[in-house]
Amino acid sequence: MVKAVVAGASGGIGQPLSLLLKLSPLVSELALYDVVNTPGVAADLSHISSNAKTTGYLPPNDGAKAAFKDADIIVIPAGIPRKPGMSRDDLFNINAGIVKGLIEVAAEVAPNAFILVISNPVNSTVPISAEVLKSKKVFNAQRLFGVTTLDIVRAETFVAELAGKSNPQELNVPVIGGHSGETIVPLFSKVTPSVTIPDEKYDALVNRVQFGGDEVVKAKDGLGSATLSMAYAGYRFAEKLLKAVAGVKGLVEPSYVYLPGIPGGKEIAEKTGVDFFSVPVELGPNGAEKALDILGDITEKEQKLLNAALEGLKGNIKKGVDFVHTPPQK
Ligand SMILES: NC(=O)C1=CN([C@@H]2O[C@H](COP(=O)(O)OP(=O)(O)OC[C@H]3O[C@@H](n4cnc5c(N)ncnc54)[C@H](O)[C@@H]3O)[C@@H](O)[C@H]2O)C=CC1
Ligand SMILES: O=C([O-])CC(=O)C(=O)O
Repeated sequence: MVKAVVAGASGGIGQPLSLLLKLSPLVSELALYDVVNTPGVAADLSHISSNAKTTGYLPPNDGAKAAFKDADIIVIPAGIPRKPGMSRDDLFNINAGIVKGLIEVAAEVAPNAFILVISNPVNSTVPISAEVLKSKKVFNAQRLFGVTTLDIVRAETFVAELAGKSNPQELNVPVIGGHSGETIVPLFSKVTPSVTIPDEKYDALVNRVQFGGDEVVKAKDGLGSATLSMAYAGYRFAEKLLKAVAGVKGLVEPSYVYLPGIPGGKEIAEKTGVDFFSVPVELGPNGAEKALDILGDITEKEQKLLNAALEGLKGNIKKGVDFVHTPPQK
């Protein structure tokens, strides 16, 4: 019996993500929370003849608490998306407060839930989430995930295109670091089965993975950012986690996590100098069972990308942590 919650369920990501979760045999109860439209989205999905009992909640009458109560997994795509010309960090002023509020509710009524944060800027919203959970004394790093799966999905797609592979999903393309521009670090030297990226195509491929989000923002021309590919990516991560929790072994996916709280993570935090970082994570009944160090033997070019990523990440992390500890302006 798994209760899943989507917070931001009426949005561009929220609706298709809720559809995928409604179809999952792993989910028995699906609670949809948003500030608008959830009764309609829930009524619509509830007519699908799959297992999950689907309900919608709005803010009145403590709707968030009712939606989140005793959840096993809470997926958060709530908040505003980018328009052309904006960076993910430009979303901070609005989305930081939204995520903080939702995590406060989760801490109170579902302190053991796995929490998957999609809302941008992920580099900062995950530190915000950790700090809120710490302040409520219910933080378990093994249960908090920043969803960076879309970077992996894009990398698989673009590498397969370049290498002439017909099925991108047969490729494993590790992408580490954070989730914005230069903080995204694809490790093409570690692709399995291995591929050869011609030297003259390397920079453009890295750039496409790092700025794939901008490609979609530009194409949508003011109407938002990636939603359908993100719903797929969010579902892919959630499904892997739920399978691992149910006992399936050997499931690994990169995620942006609090390294010092995860077995194997402390060493990576010491090496990189950052506490929040995306690395391949072995999933299991407790969530993130192990952070895998794949930083050894990376190429010189990858080391340069990593150095640039770490610079950017430090500021993003500090901004998130400070946000939780700075008293609101009067
Ligand atoms: N992690 C990743 O790889 C990706 C993250 N994103 C991020 O996901 C977020 C959502 O994107 P979209 O779905 O396209 O935006 P959207 O605007 O279509 O949907 C967001 C939803 O959040 C709801 N919302 C706002 N405040 C809320 C609150 N306090 N509680 C509950 N719901 C609330 C809105 O009513 C809306 O339905 C954005 O911040 C975007 O940047 C988008 C793509 C990829
Ligand atoms: O680009 C954006 O703002 C949305 C996002 O995170 C992505 O598509 O990777």
